[in-house]
Amino acid sequence: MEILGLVSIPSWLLVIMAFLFLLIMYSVYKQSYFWSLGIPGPTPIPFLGIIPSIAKMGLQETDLRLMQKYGRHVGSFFGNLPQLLITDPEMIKEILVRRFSEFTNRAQSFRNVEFFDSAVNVAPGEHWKFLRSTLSPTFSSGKMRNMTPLISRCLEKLTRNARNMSEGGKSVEMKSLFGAFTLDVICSTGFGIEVDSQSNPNDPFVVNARKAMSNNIIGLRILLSMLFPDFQIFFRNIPLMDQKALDFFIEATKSVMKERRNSTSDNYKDLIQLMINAHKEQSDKTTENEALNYDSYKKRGLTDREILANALIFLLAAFDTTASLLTFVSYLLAVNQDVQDKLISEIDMELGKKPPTYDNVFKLQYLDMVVSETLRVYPPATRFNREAAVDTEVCGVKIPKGLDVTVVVSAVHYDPEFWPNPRKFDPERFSPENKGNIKPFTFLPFGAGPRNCIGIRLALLEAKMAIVEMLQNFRFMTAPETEIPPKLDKGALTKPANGVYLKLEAL
Ligand code: HEM
Repeated sequence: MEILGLVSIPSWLLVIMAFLFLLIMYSVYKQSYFWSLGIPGPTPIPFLGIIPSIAKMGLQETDLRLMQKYGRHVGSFFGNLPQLLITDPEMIKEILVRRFSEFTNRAQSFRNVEFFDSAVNVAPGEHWKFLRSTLSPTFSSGKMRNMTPLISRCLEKLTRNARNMSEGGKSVEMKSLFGAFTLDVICSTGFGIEVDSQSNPNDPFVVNARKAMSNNIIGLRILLSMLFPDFQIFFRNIPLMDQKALDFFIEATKSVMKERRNSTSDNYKDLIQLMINAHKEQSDKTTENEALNYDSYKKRGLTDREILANALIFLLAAFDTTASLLTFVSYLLAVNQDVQDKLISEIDMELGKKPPTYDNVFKLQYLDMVVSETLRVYPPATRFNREAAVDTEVCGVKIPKGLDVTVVVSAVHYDPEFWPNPRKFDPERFSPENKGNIKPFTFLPFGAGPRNCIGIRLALLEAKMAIVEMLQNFRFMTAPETEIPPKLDKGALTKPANGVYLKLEAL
């Protein structure tokens, strides 16, 4: 084609230019979303939104700067995907608790219809209600107490590995040490499978768990979802994780389920057994297509697919989060020796060399203060979200149906109005005298409301048992390689980018 008889442009180039123009117009249109609602926020970069900033300084720092600049509710774009970021405790309370019926679901943007739709963290509405009420008793204090022997066995491997790794005064990378421990714990408490991830890194269970948690495929899926939020339907079938790893776990879980169903023993205390037991009587009579309302759900047990999906989600949700918590506890104790002294004294006084158990670790007050303050300074999950089910208004902010409302945990935990001198690690904030002054909905490591973390008890139990066991045997010390403060990974999970290297001084 010729323009004014001067330049000749090939038609294929014109088609590409027209296509690019349409893409840009699509992005500009998508990114005008908050402007029309009068919600403040940064001027988005077409197609990318805040991604360049995340790539440069990480998600946590980006969120902190946004909240500092624009206030406690900010309209931001993850690519073309609008997200309302909030840190206002009043708004958080409204959304997570008071108006829960309007915000029951998680944002559906990255939802995979295939397999994970049966997982409690993904399922919407009535299906979520059924799964949550069926699975919650699995995490009761009685069930956790019964799981303690399984965790104790993993503790033996933890101390043995710690001894081997620190032999000859070598520094130990704490994330791998604790990562192996939390993987052992969830394999054993979740699937009833005993592994020693540190000593046998080639165990197929360990190899596939690590593969499942690597996020290459998640990356592609997220990329497409954030660029073209209106066209989710076309890429819903891109798997959320490595298909081979997924198949491995499906087969492994199926064989555990088969073995358990044929067994007459009632000695199994792990999550998979508890799920098999849930409404055992009715589950066999239930079809996957049963009418989707809570009353009909209530009448049945968990289907095989639901057991599979949830076993897998427990593995994914439990492993890295708890390992990060333990890594940061060890780091903070190493750089705050006075706090470590006080904690060791408490353990000496209350337990001596008695092994940690469900009944004794939850009685250690100072341990609880140290764990809480670590979760404030380094919350493993920096963000979580809810989706608006209807057009609504919360604390004067208009929220259209379908909007992803994201609670920015790290920014709430670093707000100087709620936490004076927020970067200082100070367990005294959680002392019995000071605890009462903490403003509600400003401490959110496990979320809040009916859809908070289902695994809190298990996470705190295994973390507290591991800290006690370690401090009965070692003292955490900084090493020449210790990065102070540790550089953080740029993603949504707070973990050290370069690991945390410490010396373990045998006691
Ligand atoms: C230190 C460790 C952990 C942290 C910091 C953590 C944090 C969180 C957070 C922030 C949420 C979102 C809550 C909300 O939306 O209000 C969540 C949800 C969830 N967590 Fe955890 N978690 C941890 C350990 C675990 C463990 C050990 C399990 C299970 C074995 C688990 C299973 C889940 C599940 C299934 C959900 C989704 C609940 C639902 O949608 O109903 N988490 N977690």
